[in-house]
Amino acid sequence: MNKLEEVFKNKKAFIPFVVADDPDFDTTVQNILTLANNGADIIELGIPFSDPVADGPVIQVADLRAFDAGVNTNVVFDIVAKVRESTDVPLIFLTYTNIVFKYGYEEFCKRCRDLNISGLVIPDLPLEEQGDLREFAKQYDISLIQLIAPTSGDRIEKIAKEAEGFIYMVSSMGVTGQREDFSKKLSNTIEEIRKYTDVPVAIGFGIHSAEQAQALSKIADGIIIGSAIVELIAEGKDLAEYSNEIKAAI
Ligand SMILES: O=P(O)(O)OC[C@@H](O)[C@@H](O)c1c[nH]c2ccccc12
Repeated sequence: MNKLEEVFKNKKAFIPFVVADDPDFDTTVQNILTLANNGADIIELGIPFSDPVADGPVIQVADLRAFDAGVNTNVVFDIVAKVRESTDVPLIFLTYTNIVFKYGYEEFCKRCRDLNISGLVIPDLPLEEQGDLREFAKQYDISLIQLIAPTSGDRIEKIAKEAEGFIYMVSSMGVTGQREDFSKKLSNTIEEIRKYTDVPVAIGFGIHSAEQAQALSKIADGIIIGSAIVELIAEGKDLAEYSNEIKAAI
């Protein structure tokens, strides 16, 4: 079984997101270790991009802080190398096509393999355009995480059948950031996905409270939280308490 899929065996996965190099190198390393030691099952690390079209204000500002700190893709790999001195927590990257393309698809996948990065989420690279990258992802054993949105409609079957690692169910339209309510139709979409694949489904976009995490964990295999964590980081707060609270709720 794929190593990311294994994480979901017999448990609901908590998947926190942080932006690499926000606000600096050492804090990012420390934050990842804190999350890993306090309930995170997979950590999603964002490689900042200048045009993060799927991101709301909280993550956009975090990207700017990282740019101020001098982030680039090699710095992010250095952060991961440092993290790997202390933990094997499953890690995935969230970034945009241009970052990976510029680095070189093969070189990027090779470095991911060497640092035990298990998967990539690339919101601006739809399934139909993943061909070239897919070849190298396969060669270096990296899962391309597919996103399914409320508008995926007819494409759900095709996406689900190609999925590996887990499926990222985008809870709602728009950009990342906290929301108060979630559509009742989400569970129908997840049921439809399950007709076509056994790959786990994790929900992200908008989740911040333990109550929301608990409710959504009943219809999915994992919960992804980004902006709420990035906000705690912006306020200089410790992540341990929040992370444990979410993990206990799901
Ligand atoms: O921030 P939120 O609303 O908790 O959403 C998760 C999210 O941050 C993370 O998975 C993410 C960050 N940037 C993205 C871009 C597209 C899809 C997902 C993401």
